[in-house]
Amino acid sequence: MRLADGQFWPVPIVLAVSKKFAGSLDLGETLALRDGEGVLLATLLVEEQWLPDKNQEARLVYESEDASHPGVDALLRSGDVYLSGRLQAVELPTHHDYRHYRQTPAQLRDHFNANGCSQVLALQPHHAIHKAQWEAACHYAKTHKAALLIQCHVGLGQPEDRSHFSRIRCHEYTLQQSPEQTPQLNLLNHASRSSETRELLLTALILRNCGCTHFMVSPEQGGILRDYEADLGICIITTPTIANHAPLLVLSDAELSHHLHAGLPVPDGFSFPEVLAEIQNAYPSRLHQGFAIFLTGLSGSGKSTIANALLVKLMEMGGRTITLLDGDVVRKHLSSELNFSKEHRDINIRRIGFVASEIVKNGGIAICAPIAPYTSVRREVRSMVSSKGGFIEVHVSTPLEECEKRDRKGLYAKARAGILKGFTGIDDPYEIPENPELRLDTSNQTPDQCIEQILLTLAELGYITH
Ligand SMILES: Nc1ncnc2c1ncn2[C@@H]1O[C@H](COP(=O)(O)OS(=O)(=O)O)[C@@H](OP(=O)(O)O)[C@H]1O
Ligand SMILES: Nc1ncnc2c1ncn2[C@@H]1O[C@H](COP(=O)(O)OP(=O)(O)O)[C@@H](O)[C@H]1O
Repeated sequence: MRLADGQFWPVPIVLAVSKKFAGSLDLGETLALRDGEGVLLATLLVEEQWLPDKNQEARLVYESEDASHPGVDALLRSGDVYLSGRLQAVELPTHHDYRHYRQTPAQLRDHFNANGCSQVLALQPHHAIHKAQWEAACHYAKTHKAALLIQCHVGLGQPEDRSHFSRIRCHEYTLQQSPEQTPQLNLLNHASRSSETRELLLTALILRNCGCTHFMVSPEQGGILRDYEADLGICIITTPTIANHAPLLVLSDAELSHHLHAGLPVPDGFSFPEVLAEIQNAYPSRLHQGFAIFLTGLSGSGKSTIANALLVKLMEMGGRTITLLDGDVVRKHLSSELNFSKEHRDINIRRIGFVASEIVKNGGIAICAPIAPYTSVRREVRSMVSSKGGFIEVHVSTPLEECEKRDRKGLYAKARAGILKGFTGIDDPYEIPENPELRLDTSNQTPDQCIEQILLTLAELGYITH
């Protein structure tokens, strides 16, 4: 792609909005772009509306004079609409972390100019930098009298997207290995918008804008970038592949950590010890990760009994903090305004999922024991928690007849008598979990036997030793 003036430009920078919002907007209107706290960062004069097509290309649908295009309505119904136009910056986003590493491109250019650096070699690592790559960069910088810049892409600064902290610490350790080079470390907030190739091309342009003259990439990336070297205006250098390091060089930090936790050998001299320790710390083995036990089943199936007995057992084992999110207790303290409609049950389960994911994120154990009758919201909770640690779904599959026979709270009798409406299993659905980690029918086993099976499952998955 090229801009109207012929300049090479690989990725359209657009603002995605809902079709409803786009429909309420006239071209020529100005939008305020604010951060999460409402601070005005920039304004956007909306000059065009775009719809992305399946090939991730943006397709111009209409401009002001062509707003009555016959296909527009149908296309607008198909999903997000992209807006583009003149952007007026008001102020830079506020960051509380690593402020000294957050230089703008102009500040970096000034820095390199002031220090008489006519050549600047950039690295833009997705993961920690290990010895081979670092030595290659330092060697190049030394022989060509070039300055070094490590540009670190970080996410959009959402609370849950803070994975960069450990990466930055790794880079800091790496930098300490070559004090004579005084390399520059810089953070760039950047949201991936497009395919890897286009992102790589955009990265090269950003680096050029930061004053870099050379960009060191892997041989595969070099293959892509070389075709565009003239357009990019930056020289592409590839990291030499060192034979005995090659298989490990392609491991992500998380993969490398699993490799180390599994006791697999890392070749001597592959990395710096502090970097390896940091990676292991950032990606703990399952034995040190948090997890949630999510018990789901009919009223009276045995969820609370199992949850309470499991809580005590895990307390005896020690090691992690444990929180019990029992259905009844959550309803009392967290969801007291909710009823038992599908909508409210889903809200209730989402709240439990959110609290559980926070506990798991911080390395704790959350034991959840709601009925959770609907598959889709259980799936949501699974994905919410799994991104932070373990999620073990236990279907307490005690048959309805048994639960009804127990009827500890007299609710089944009330439901059968029509006094209590919308009771799960009687006149409200329970969707049976399709792939739980464990199913427990409590009609013919004791709570202790159930706990034993849960502990065995946890041990098999690697979350505890049992
Ligand atoms: N209509 C209806 N349906 C099901 N259950 C009902 C209903 N009304 C009240 N109760 C009591 O509420 C407890 C279930 O609450 P949950 O928060 O676990 O339900 S849900 O997951 O939001 O569906 C459930 O507790 P448990 O018996 O411990 O499961 C019941 O005691
Ligand atoms: N193996 C078992 N696990 C759990 N509860 C059992 C088991 N066997 C019998 N029960 C009895 O079943 C009832 C389950 O009630 P409860 O734990 O409150 O269920 P829920 O929380 O699913 O409504 C209790 O009276 C409990 O003593």
